[in-house]
Amino acid sequence: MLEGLSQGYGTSTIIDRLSVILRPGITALLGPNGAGKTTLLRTLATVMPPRNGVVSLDGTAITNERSARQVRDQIGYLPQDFGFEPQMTVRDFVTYAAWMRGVPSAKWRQAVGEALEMVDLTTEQGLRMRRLSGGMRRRAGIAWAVVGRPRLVLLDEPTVGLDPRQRLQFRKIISTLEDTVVVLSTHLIDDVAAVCDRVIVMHGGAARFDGSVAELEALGHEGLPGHSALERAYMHLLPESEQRL
Ligand SMILES: Nc1ncnc2c1ncn2[C@@H]1O[C@H](COP(=O)(O)OP(=O)(O)OP(=O)(O)O)[C@@H](O)[C@H]1O
Repeated sequence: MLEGLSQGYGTSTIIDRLSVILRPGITALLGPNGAGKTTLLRTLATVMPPRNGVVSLDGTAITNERSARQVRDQIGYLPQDFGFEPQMTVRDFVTYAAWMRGVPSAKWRQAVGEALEMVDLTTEQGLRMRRLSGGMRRRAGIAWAVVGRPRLVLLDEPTVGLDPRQRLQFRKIISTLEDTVVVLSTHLIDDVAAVCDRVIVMHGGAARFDGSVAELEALGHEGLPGHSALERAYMHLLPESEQRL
């Protein structure tokens, strides 16, 4: 839950008093480059302490490093450019995440096996990370984020660089997480339409829209640029000066 969250860098304010209650299901963050999607995900992931306002998870307000440490086990965060040790095998990479998330060692085997199966990398688990294609690497990243079944899964542009089949695979994986609070940022409106229960459109530090895909779609009207109702609705939410191509 976010209550009056403000966030920024130096003297610039990127998020201005944002309040959102996140629920189980898949929420997409949409918005132009620089809207603050990554900044919001990093704040939710407890990588950046809020400048103002409250971030809480299951009733625990994250006010300092101590409370952040208490909730981190329940958060799976996949940054857009996630790092890994190239020599690590896929299995070791995901096991490392299980260890970091506080999964007891006796449960690693099962938790890692489940995560690898979910992303269809069971056969490739012995391969070194450096040998994976971009799509396989991203699936390994998703396994990293979901291993141990954290309550909150945060994915920053998880479908960037995936080919159409891999994007369909991603949608299949993500739709199995309906009991988890999943927040993902994306520029791909097709992905939003296919898998997201809720959309938050960010612009100018605020949520310009927060609702279902159908509600967003209803905002699109003829006369705006776009090849689908969702694209037109997205354009409708931008300031007038940005609505023309
Ligand atoms: N470490 C940083 N220091 C200073 N400014 C930053 C930093 N990281 C991001 N910013 C600025 O904050 C603003 C929001 O960036 P952010 O990456 O959160 O946007 P975004 O919505 O994720 O963009 P994109 O769609 O391009 O990924 C941008 O103006 C960016 O230049």
